[in-house]
Amino acid sequence: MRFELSQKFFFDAAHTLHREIEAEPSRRVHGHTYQVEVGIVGYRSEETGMVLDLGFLRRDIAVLRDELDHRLLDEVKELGTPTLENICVYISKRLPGLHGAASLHYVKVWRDSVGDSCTLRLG
Ligand SMILES: Nc1nc2c(c(=O)[nH]1)N=C([C@H](O)[C@H](O)COP(=O)(O)OP(=O)(O)OP(=O)(O)O)CN2
Ligand SMILES: [Zn+2]
Repeated sequence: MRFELSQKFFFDAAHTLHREIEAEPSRRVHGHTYQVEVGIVGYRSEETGMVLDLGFLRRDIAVLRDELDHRLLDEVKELGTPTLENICVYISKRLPGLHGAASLHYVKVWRDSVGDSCTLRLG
């Protein structure tokens, strides 16, 4: 049996974005609350009854969250242009070595205030 588990978190951050439309407000430094959900898949250990103790995932998330929360995303190394797409990629690269039989399945980033979202599916 293959299981899917998920964990949500959020971070608050500022950014600028150069766009062809709605250009002026996006170009100025402004902030968003970014909601994130990461999904993992894997097989349950008979010994523990778990695919992965979610405490390990939350520990890894806490490290990467600190790299994004209350930051100017334009300045975060290796993120690139601070779009939803690039934030998904960044988060996926920060959660590479999940423990045991689990692997990263998807990263979803969304902003309730704007009503948009982006999902990166892996594997
Ligand atoms: N493919 C993508 N398209 C767009 C992205 C993106 O990440 N990927 N991002 C944006 C804007 O950031 C988004 O629309 C929000 O617009 P913004 O000017 O940043 O803020 P708003 O004033 O619209 O939202 P508030 O949070 O209400 O201030 C566009 N396209
Ligand atoms: Zn924005």
